[in-house]
Amino acid sequence: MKVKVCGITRAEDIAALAEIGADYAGFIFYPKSPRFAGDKLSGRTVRETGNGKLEKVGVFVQPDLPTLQRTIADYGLDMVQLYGDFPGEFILEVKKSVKVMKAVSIPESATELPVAGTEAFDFLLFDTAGKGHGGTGKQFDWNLFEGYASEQPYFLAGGIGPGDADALLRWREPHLFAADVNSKFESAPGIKDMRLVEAFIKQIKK
Ligand SMILES: O=C(O)c1ccccc1NCC(=O)[C@H](O)[C@H](O)COP(=O)(O)O
Repeated sequence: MKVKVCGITRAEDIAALAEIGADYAGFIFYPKSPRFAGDKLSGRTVRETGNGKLEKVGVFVQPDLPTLQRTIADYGLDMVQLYGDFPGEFILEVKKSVKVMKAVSIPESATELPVAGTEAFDFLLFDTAGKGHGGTGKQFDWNLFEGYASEQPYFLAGGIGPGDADALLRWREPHLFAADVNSKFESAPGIKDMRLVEAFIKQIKK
């Protein structure tokens, strides 16, 4: 299983993630997030850090196409994670340069996973719904994956913590592609505790 560590705001954390075997580093380009990377990391720093060992994912909330394309080029992104609603032409245009992942926000009251109409995306990312879109630190009901009704691989996000590695290793649904971790591995928003991240990656990949 792959591991994505989201909400990176420091160059040293990008370098550390590459060394400890993370697969994806996530950078939040949503100015209202306490993990907003746009004013903390330059495009050049993100492009040139990580030894080519990491895929870099930009996280956006309802971006416009020119801003998205400019950020992809400036930061050398490999994939974008999109929150919001997007017409088919928008997705096709973005897919010309990077992989596109749709964030699907799951409210507490959900009785099923809303996967209809998401076929154009390369990946889905299931995350817990909340006021700030992501980084809630809360898990949604994982039982909703029983009878998963899509062929698309997915990232699982939302409140995954250091103690959840065993549950993920026991996960039986075959489309689970990656675990996405964030706030449960921080000492403060945007500041990752790399000892916790390293221990988690070792467990997941043992
Ligand atoms: O983390 C944020 O602040 C954030 C804000 C707006 C949109 C997305 C955001 N995070 C995206 C992620 O991929 C997180 O890893 C995911 O939401 C899980 O976070 P957590 O529940 O803290 O593990």
